[in-house]
This record gives sequence, C-alpha cells and structure tokens, in this order.
Amino acid sequence: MPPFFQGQPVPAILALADGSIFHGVSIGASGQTIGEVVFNTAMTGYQEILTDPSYNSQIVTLTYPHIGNTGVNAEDVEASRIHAAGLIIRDLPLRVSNFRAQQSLSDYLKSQNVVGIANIDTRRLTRLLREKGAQNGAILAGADATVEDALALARSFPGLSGMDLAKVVSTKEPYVWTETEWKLGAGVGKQEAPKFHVVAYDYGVKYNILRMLAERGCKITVLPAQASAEDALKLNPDGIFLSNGPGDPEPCDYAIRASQELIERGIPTFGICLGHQLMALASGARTLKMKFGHHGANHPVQDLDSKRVMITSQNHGFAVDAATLPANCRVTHVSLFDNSLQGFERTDRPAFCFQGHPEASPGPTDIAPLFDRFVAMMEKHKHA
Ligand SMILES: NC(=O)CC[C@H](N)C(=O)O
Repeated sequence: MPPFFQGQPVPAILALADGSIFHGVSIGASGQTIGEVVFNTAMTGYQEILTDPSYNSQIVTLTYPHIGNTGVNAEDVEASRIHAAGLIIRDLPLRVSNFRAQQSLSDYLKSQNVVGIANIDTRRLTRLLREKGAQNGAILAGADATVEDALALARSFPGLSGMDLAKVVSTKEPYVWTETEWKLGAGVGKQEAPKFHVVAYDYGVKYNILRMLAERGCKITVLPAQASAEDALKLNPDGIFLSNGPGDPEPCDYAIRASQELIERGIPTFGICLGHQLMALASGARTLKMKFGHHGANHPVQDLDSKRVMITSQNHGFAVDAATLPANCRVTHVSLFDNSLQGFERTDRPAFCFQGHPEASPGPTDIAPLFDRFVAMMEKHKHA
C-alpha cells in the first residue's frame, strides 16, 4: 500500500460551537461535515467505531494517538458503511501494516466521502469536551477552508437533543440475518436448525449483535424502526430485540409505542443502548442528555445482584433518569464512573435491558452473558 502523504497535504479546520479552532490536515474526503463532537477512549476498533450507526450525526475524536496502523478490511464492520459524521485524530501512520488490510484508513474515508482531520491536539480537544460537555462542531477540509466558515457551520448544527435518527439509519425493508449461519455452515458443516426466532427492531443495529444472537441459535428477522407491534407479532417471535441506534430516544414515539405493546404482551424482550432507553420510556421513565456521555471500551459497570464489576464497551450520550423508573422496574447495573443507570429489568414482564454494549466491538466481552440470559428467557417462556 502506498504511503499516505503523497504530494502536498490538504489543510483542514475543526471548529467547535464554543469558538475553539483547531488546524490540521485532511485525511478523508474534501468538503465539510457537521455534528456533535464526542471523544472515544477505546485503544482499538476504529473501523467498528466509524461504522457503528449510533454515531450518525456525531464527529468522533479518538484519544488513542495512532489511528489507522492496521488499515481497514471488509469484515470488521458494524454496518455496510461509515455512519460517523467525521473523524478527528492525532496521527495517521505513513504506512499500513496488517495481513488483513485491504485499504488504508485515508482511502477508506475518501471512498465513502467522509471528512477526517489529523494532526489535532486530541488531548486538548478531549479535555475541552470533558470540561464543557460535548460540543456541536464542523470540519472543513480543502485549500479554501476558512475559520469563519468553519465556525458558522459548527454553530449551524442544531444539536442532538430532540433529533429522531433511528428511522433515518434503519433498514427500509425487513430482512433475515444470514451472514453468521453461512459462516458457521461453511466452517463446521451443516448448520443446526435455529432454536428461536428473534424479531429485531433496527434502530441502527450493529452487526455484532446479530452475530452474537445467531451464534446462540437464533434466527433473526430484522424489521424497520417504524414497524408496528402487529408487524412483529405476525412473525410469531420467541423474543423481541430492541437495538442500539443514534440520536435522542425521546422523539421515537413509534418505537416507544411498539415496544410498549410487545412488552405488555409478555414476549421476552431485550434492549441494548437506544433499545434500553426505549424500554425505559415504554415503561414510563424519562431520559436525559448527559454532559459528554460514555464512549469507550474500559467502563466499569457493577452487577448489583452478584456485586461483580465488569469492564464494558460504551457509546451513549443520553441516559435513563434512574429517579423516574416506576416501581415495576428493578435496577440491575450501574456505572462505576458516574453511578448512572446501566441496566434494569421489568419485574412484571420478561423484559430487561442494558445501556452499554454487551456485543463489545470494539471492547471487552465481560457482559456478553446477557445474550445467554435473553436466550434462557426465551427458552423458559417457550415451555411455560
Ligand atoms: N449506542 C446507542 O444506542 C446510543 C443511544 C443514544 N443515541 C445515545 O446516544 O444515548
């Protein structure tokens, strides 16, 4: 693969709504992008982060300084394309080195028309975001970029509060997840018949969630975010999955309505991240916007029953206000970073949810047994 800096570097400007300006070089497409600027502290997984649909309308800065060393490949993705609105990094290596690399990070960004900026003091930027909170921002990449334009653009982003993005990134048509079955079948011979049928609402679902459900013997039918409860019921599901996704959960009234109906009917239901927030709203609780959210792969979360502490992957900017949870919701997990709510279960229905990412990708899989819990819940319900 050719070295990245061939010819003249293209200048780029990052502006934040508070007036902060950062000068760097373009590592992606020329042009402009706007969104909420958030920092992610994971040391690995830049490809999974870029393709996570939950990052729609967010510009991500990575605190790990060297990004792009292992290039990109077609497998380590959480969706078919990049969803992050832009990428901010300290240093892009001159050469890519990995046996799986098919493309450089820079070419990948360009091929998907995504704007990125390097040579940024990401420590200064992260400290600023941590102190002032996530900021609306813009990147302008190109020889004609000006500070005035970048600032005006940054201030033109309305902010994520009130933004319904789940229906924007969701699949438009239902589909059955086949990737995992195909792989298992290719490797170990004939695939056993799936034991459960899960209907997954796609609010921006990460592939690894579907992979982990499929590996546990689930056939998965993925439905568009705006599918009604009746659409799901017609498929005679053993369980309902409410996915992660971008934006503010509160305006997703269609999703709150459908999940409420399905939970009330007593169908085993599992929610992750946005799905957790939707389950809370469907149960009568409220959500709130966090100062700078949780985005990383080393967040300690305590399971309140076992008292065990698990290291988890996180990516959220909204949270459920624990004080508003009704009596039929029991808190199961809390963040040891800030004591915010990380998980609860319904005491009157077979339904539970988690704010972090048990599918990791990137990140640790300490909390992956939540998928087993969902499968056990479906098993129990099937024979009840
Ligand atoms: N990863 C997610 O599902 C994120 C949920 C929601 N968009 C938030 O930022 O809190």
